[in-house]
Amino acid sequence: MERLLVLVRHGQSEWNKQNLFTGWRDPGLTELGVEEAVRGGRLLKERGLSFDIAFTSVLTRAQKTLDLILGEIDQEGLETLSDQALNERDYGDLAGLNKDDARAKWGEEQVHIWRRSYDVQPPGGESLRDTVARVLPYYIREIQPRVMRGERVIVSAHGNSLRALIMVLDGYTPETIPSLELGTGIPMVYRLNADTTVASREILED
Ligand SMILES: O=C(O)[C@@H](CO)OP(=O)(O)O
Repeated sequence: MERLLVLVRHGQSEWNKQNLFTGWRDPGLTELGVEEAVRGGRLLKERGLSFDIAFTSVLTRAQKTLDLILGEIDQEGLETLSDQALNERDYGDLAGLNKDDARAKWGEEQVHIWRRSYDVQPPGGESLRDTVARVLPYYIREIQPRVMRGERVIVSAHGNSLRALIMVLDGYTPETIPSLELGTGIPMVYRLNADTTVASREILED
């Protein structure tokens, strides 16, 4: 039985382009972000991949990316479940600040710790550990059972909510997860074993 799970980070957003901490704020895609999503869809189409259900967050950039992908693979209107469990990590008081301004104010190292450490919370926001604590139960409850039943699943979400999920799927540790960076609009194709572990992972790039 095919146990297919495709993960994709949204295309470039207006705030990615402007180098702003985004978190739960809701900017749209840039022109490049639209192109990235379309390219991601084309790569899926070239592999002949199609889906039975889609999951996304409640944020526009992930939903729009999904719509563009579904358009490319001729699956507009596919059943889609949107849940804030898949939202980006909440950046708290940093949301809306420029990342270079933050480095000037708090120092390179502190900002890196806020952005990439496992368990340090940015002021008023979530650590990656907090993000894992909401993404993982949702995955186990809503997504994984469908994959196990043979439904082909695509998830369009965010840099850090997907890092949280991939940490668990691929066995990253608090020490190794800081080095994981996800490209925008690049589909990651997972196939799972019957015991829910990862059988294979392929990153689709031009
Ligand atoms: O601003 C954000 O919400 C995220 C994703 O773009 O940024 P970072 O890569 O710094 O975690």
